Amino acid sequence: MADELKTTIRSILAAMKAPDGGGDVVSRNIVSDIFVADGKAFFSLSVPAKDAELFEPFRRDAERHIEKLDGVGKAMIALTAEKTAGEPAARPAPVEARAPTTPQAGAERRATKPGIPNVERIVAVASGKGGVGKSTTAVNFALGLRDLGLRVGILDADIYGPSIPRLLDLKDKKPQSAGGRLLMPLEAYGLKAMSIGLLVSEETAMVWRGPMVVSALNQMMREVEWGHLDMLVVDMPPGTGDAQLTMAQQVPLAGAVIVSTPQDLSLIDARRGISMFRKTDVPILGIVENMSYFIAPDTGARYDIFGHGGAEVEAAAQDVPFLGAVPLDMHIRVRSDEGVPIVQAEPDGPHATIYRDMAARALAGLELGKHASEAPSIVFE
Ligand SMILES: Nc1ncnc2c1ncn2[C@@H]1O[C@H](COP(=O)(O)OP(=O)(O)OP(=O)(O)O)[C@@H](O)[C@H]1O
Repeated sequence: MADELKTTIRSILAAMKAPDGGGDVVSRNIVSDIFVADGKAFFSLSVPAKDAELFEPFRRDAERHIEKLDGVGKAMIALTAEKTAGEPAARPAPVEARAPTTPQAGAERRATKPGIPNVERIVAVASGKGGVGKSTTAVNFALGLRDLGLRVGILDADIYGPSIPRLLDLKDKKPQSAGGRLLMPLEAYGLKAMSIGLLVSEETAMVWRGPMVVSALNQMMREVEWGHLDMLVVDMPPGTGDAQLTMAQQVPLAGAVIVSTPQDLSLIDARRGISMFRKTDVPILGIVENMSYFIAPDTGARYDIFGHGGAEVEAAAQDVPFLGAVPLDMHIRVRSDEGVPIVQAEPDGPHATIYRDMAARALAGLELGKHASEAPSIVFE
C-alpha cells in the first residue's frame, strides 16, 4: 500500500510543471525518498537556495494534490537547498564549511529564515547526548519564563523520544483543528504546547532524516495557532547529527540553552553541541548543569557524586554564560512522572527558584544579544 502510494505521489510530481522551466522534478532526481506512515507523506525537494521562493507555490500545490489521495491525510514537503548532483537526498552543509560567526552575520542569517507570525523568539533547549534531563529542563525553564510574566509555548521536537506530553500530562489529549490547515495547541499550566509525539508515532519519526524532521518541525511551528507568544521553547532531539544540524541551520533560533551533566563524557558532547550552534550562527544563551549534585532525601545532605561544577568550568572555557546547577533530586523526577513539573508543583521550593533564575539569565542574554545586533557598526577610516 505504502509503495503504491509512493509511486502515485511520484507520478503526481512528475506531471507537475516545474516553476523554473526545467524538466519535471522526478526525472531531475531532486525528490528525496518518500516516507508514508500514519496517513502522512513526507519528503523533501532539493532546489538551489536562490530558487526556494520560486518553488514555494509548487511545494504547496504538490501538498494539496497529494492530500487528495486516499490514504494520505497530510503531506509535508520540505524545500531544502543543499543537494549536490547525484546525491539521493539533501544533507545539511558540513558545519566546517560555513563562514565564521560574527554577531552581525548571525543576525543577518537569522533574518533570512522566516519566523513564526506572532512569536517573538524561538529558543532551543539542546543536549549533546540523550538522557541528561533536557526535556525536564525544557519544561521547567519554560515555566520559569512563564513566572517571569512571559507568554510561553513549548514545542517538543524530540523525535527520538518525545516526552513533553508525559511531562505536562497531555498524553491522552489530541490537538484539535483550528480550521483550514491550522491546529490548536494544547495548553498546560499556562503554556501552549505541541509535540511531534502527538502527531506521528515514534517508530515513524525515528527513521526520518534531517529534512523530514525540519519539514515536520516547520509545520508544527507554522501550522499551529500559537497566538501571541513572547517565547517558543523548542525541546530539541538530543545529539548533533543530521536532524539537529538541519534544525539549527533552518529554524530561526534566537538562542540555544545547552543541558549537560557534570561528567566529562557529557561535557564533551555538550562542547560538540555548542560548536554546532556556533557554526550555524545561533547564539549560546548558556549551559545548565543538570544532576549537578545529590540531595539525600532522608537527611537533606548534599553529595557531589558526579563531580559537580564541570559545566561551569566548561562554560567559562567556552566563554558562554553558566545558567545554573540543578540537583539530582527525587522530587524533580517524581513530579515529572506525575505530569506536574516541579516549578508548577512546588513554586515556592528551592528547585523552582533555580529554574526561574535560569530563565532570567537566559532572558537577560537574549536582551543583550538583541541590543548587540541592533548596535550600529562604526567604521574608522
Ligand atoms: N535533576 C533531576 N533530578 C532527578 N531526576 C531527573 C533530573 N533531571 C531529569 N531527571 C530524570 O531523568 C530522566 C531523563 O530525563 P529527561 O527525559 O528530561 O532527559 P532527556 O535528556 O530529555 O532524555 P532524552 O534524551 O531521552 O530525551 C527522567 O526520568 C527524569 O525524570
